[in-house]
Amino acid sequence: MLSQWIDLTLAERVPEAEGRLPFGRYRLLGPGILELIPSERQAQARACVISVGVHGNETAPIELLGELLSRLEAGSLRLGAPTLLILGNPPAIRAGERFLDTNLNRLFQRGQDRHGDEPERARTLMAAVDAFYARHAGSQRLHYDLHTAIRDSRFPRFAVEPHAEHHTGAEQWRWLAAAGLQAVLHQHQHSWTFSHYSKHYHGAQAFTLELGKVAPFGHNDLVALRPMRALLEALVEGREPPGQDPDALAFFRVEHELMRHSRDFSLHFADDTANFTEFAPGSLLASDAEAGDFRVGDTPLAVVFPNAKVEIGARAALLVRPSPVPEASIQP
Ligand SMILES: O=C(O)CCC(=O)N[C@@H](CCC(=O)O)C(=O)O
Ligand SMILES: [Zn+2]
Repeated sequence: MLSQWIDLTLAERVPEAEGRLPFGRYRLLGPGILELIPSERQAQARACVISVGVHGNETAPIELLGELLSRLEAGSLRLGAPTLLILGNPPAIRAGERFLDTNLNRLFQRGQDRHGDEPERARTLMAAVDAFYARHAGSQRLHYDLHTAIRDSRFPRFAVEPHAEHHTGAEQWRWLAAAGLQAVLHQHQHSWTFSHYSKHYHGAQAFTLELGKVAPFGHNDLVALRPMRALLEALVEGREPPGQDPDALAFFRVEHELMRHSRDFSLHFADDTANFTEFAPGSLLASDAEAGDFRVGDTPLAVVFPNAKVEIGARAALLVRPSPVPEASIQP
């Protein structure tokens, strides 16, 4: 059943609640929430959360997870780490939409009491993550939330490092470089995304990973994601993933979050502007009936995730600057 879990969930059919695997077993914890339990846990194993489909139109990570599940079921992968697998927003995936009512990836905050399907789903997923990490107290925690971006990008595969009090382990940069990521974007403030939730509340090594551009099922380049698959495979097997010099990564830091404050909001550059496109000092980037104009200051800024059509009160773009390789990842 494991390899059919995604299809059955999306078809709104209830998969078997429990079953055996060649090297362990699985347990269904709710719609789109599955735990893998190894029969023999490896010494290096982390408690891993892998989530996909938090945005319903971002299909490459769902297909990537499907490949991983088939290999686990066939026994070509030896399950060695406790792993929680999450299909974030099944109704949105069925509809092929980013979200149905509101952006699920802004709702992962304890005490969030909004009404509606997506706020309810966020509460369910937060509770599932809390319970999983509690069951594996004492283990190192990890959460990779896999996405794809709406636009082209100067760096097609990049990590967003949520802001939190906890430091990112130097090994993460080496693993992400070997997994084919090209850039890392450090968040300067709390953002209430799913990866931020695991880092902020649980001290997990957690990232949002952007793995190319949004495309419908069947139109993704999974070959470009083979190195990423190798990283996920090492994690679920509980072995040390391959590493590479973090110099291969370009590091950026968010300088400013451009918010949409009013109905009358516009961005002054083309809709298809690629992520990490740089704008010179003085460039007019946005106009908002409430907040006024936003211009680049004395130093150039690059734009990431621009979207003038977000809900009022939501983030319309991140404005970023190159930053040095983090100290902790420099090898003596
Ligand atoms: O391409 C876009 O505009 C959005 C892609 C996407 O869904 N990105 C995530 C990033 C989450 C983070 O900031 O960690 C999102 O917007 O939720
Ligand atoms: Zn996304």
